[in-house]
Amino acid sequence: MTVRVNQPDTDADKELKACLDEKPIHSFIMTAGAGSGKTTSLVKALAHLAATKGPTLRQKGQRIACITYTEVAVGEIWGDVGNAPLFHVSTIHSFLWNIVRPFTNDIREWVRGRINKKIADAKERLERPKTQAATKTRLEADLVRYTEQLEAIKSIARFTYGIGSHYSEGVLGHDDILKMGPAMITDSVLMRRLVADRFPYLFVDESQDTDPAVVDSFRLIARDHDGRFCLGYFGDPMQKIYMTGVGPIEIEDNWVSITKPENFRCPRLVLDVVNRIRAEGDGLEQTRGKMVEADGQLVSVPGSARIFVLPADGARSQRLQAVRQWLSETNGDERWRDDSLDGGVKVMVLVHRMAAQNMGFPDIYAALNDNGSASLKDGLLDGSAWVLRPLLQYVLPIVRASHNGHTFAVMNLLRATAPALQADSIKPQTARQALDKLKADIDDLVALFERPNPPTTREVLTLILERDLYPIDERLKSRLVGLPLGVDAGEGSGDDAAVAAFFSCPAPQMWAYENYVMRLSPFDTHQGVKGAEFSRVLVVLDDAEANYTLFSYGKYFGVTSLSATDTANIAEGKESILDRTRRLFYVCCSRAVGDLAVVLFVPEADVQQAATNAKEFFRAEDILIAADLA
Ligand SMILES: Nc1ncnc2c1ncn2[C@@H]1O[C@H](COP(=O)(O)OP(=O)(O)OP(=O)(O)O)[C@@H](O)[C@H]1O
Repeated sequence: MTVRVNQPDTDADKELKACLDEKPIHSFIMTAGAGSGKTTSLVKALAHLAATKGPTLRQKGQRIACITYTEVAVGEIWGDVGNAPLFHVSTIHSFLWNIVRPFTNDIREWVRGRINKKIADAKERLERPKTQAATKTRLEADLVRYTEQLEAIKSIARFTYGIGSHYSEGVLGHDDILKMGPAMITDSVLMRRLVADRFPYLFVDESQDTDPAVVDSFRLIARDHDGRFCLGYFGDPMQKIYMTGVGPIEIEDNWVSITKPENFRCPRLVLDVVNRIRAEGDGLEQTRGKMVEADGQLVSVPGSARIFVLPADGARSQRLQAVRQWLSETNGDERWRDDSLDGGVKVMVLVHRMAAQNMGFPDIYAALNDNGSASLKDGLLDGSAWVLRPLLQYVLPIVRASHNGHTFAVMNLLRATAPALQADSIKPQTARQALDKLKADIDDLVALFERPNPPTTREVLTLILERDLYPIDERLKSRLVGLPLGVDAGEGSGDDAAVAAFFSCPAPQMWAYENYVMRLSPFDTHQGVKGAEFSRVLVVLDDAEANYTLFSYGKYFGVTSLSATDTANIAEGKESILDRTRRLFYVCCSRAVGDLAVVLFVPEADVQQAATNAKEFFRAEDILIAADLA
């Protein structure tokens, strides 16, 4: 076990331990603000259970499950708990798949239901008078394929979980698992018993971003197995950053509610800002702040927290440089000037479009964000969207490896994915030919990327589909084969408009997009910084490139008028643009372990007003305008 577990126990940690020691056991929710040590409490709870219940659990073949949001977070928790086999640490997808995978017939039934639903939807769209002729042709082709799928799934001996859905071959995709897992748990008493038997303790970190269907299904397990199953959520509704997340979790009568009042991460001045941002939300105010030991005493660290209100003009980059220069001189800290990737400053852009613009994938961003469903939008932010996966997981790695002459890596990728090289299709007598063909195909793929006029993503995907280089997801296949370009988004066509726009994007923009999702840039966005902390944080707020319907800093800082919809949402107590903007702002500002600098770009005419309104969050002496930087 590493450092997290060695942090001193807080009152909340003691309360949680007491809750875990109780017999019969109870479920609980730990809700607390940023930097309060929720993940630390989770890791300590795991260690406590290992010490107190480990031998009994092992004897019964039971394990403690811990679900967290990303593979990176999974790795961190594994690091903390020392990879002990008593724990099952995973993302929600692998947890759900792990549970349902042995139930082939139930999976088959679920898949059958899905296909039937698609058939019903396609028929309904075919009957609409406004459906275009080209879309009808595709829908008819889809119906034929769905019928074939219904036939094919009858003989699948074992379903697998793959990159994208391929029902005919028994492959379920990422999104299927997230729908099927909760559905099977909800529909089956047996499945609920199985989870409670195998994992009497089930903890979920970052619970605010968990899918509501998952939360509901886990609640049923807790109800059925009260007293012998402990469900534990660790989260903060104010840090919900995915549109699809549940936010606050409703507590049941017999669950224990635990909170942590402290913030251990942010220095005093940063904590003041963080508390003021939150004051307008749920009003939670955190105490303590970061402390260090000096002469055997714990002393508070002041840190710094400033806002620079600057004109949103053509000189934004130079203005940002000037801010860094000023901070470097005023704080006596050279590293504020270092803008290299591993430099000391974390630059957070709250608006992804700005990152997309700066990093070189504006069309891909606009295509999927402006037209896509909530899940496509979320998938764009972390690379999990089904339209992106073949390019990210196959095309880019293989083109890169081939271009660099890494034959071994190319072969490995082909072996893992090329349908022609899978065990059930390869025959010794034709293996050589199959390999030669694949080699020629990959050369063509590389040549496509090197063409002077860049290929579109559609051209690239069509090549891999036609040459059968990779098992293209059904949804993508259907659109590649039949989607007319420039589909009418108003047709109620799901993600058709987003995919059509994506198909006309230049494929080389995917290189820039890959850098973005792999965080190979000093720029980062709120999703990327979830759960993390940095010494110097520079938060850039810029509405000029923002998606106005979701976030607006102009509105948040009181210089842009609210729309009629905004006012209506606020009046009805619905989630408003101000709530979403506040949460993003909160997540970003609360990452600072040392210095926080916020740069707010607004139209020149609004600078004074925005600077005045910033007093709501920052001390007057910490609010600066362009003249202060000269
Ligand atoms: N009891 C403690 N005493 C001192 N420092 C602590 C304690 N608990 C946590 N910390 C430190 O506080 C910081 C935040 O902890 P952690 O990441 O667990 O918080 P969190 O609540 O999960 O944060 P967030 O919600 O912002 O992602 C870390 O640097 C951690 O080492």
